[in-house]
Amino acid sequence: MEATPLAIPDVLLITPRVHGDERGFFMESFNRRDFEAVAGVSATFVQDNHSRSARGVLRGLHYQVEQPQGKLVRVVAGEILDVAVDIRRGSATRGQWVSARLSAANHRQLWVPEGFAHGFVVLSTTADVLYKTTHYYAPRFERSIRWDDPTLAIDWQREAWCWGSQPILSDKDRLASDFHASEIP
Ligand SMILES: Cc1cn([C@H]2C[C@H](O)[C@@H](COP(=O)(O)OP(=O)(O)O[C@H]3O[C@@H](C)C(=O)[C@@H](O)[C@H]3O)O2)c(=O)[nH]c1=O
Repeated sequence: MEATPLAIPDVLLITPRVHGDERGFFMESFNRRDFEAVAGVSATFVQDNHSRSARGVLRGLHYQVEQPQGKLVRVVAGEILDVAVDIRRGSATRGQWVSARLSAANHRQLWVPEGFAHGFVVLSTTADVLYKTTHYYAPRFERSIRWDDPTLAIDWQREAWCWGSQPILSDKDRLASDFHASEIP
């Protein structure tokens, strides 16, 4: 595997080694020893999540104020634009974001550390997104920042998924707070 730091260097783009042959392919989607040695991340994952969404569905931006979740995100069907926003108090890159296209075809993964808000939009007809988390889901601690916060000004690459329409959001995400009004850990 390779681990490439993005513009916020604690966020890593992980490229696993894919062994292709006439049967298809094989890859280690997670190897704790390599993740520590190559990515330099010592994380204990406690929960695996799987969501399926249609094109134009946007989930996020989510974080937990207590029990923050580091997330290792990958896609097993379709393609997403995955986004991580630095919300760490005192961080030099607080309020900045990075993104990466993750797909079943490119096998890439995004490591989103604790202290980041996370979200994604679906670029393909549907996408199945799998992610491991370092803390359990705790709805009482969960918070949302609005996806289109003008301060964050995230480029959601709308040309790839929307024909002038708005993203498909949950009620919770439709009511999400501005970044500046958010309760940052
Ligand atoms: C996130 C989550 C949700 N749920 C339940 C709550 C609810 O009834 C249903 C759907 O939940 P949500 O609408 O919050 O799902 P979703 O909008 O997909 O939330 C996820 O978004 C991405 C971007 C993340 O980063 C995740 O951490 C998580 O916040 O699933 C769990 O049981 N466990 C979980 O870990």
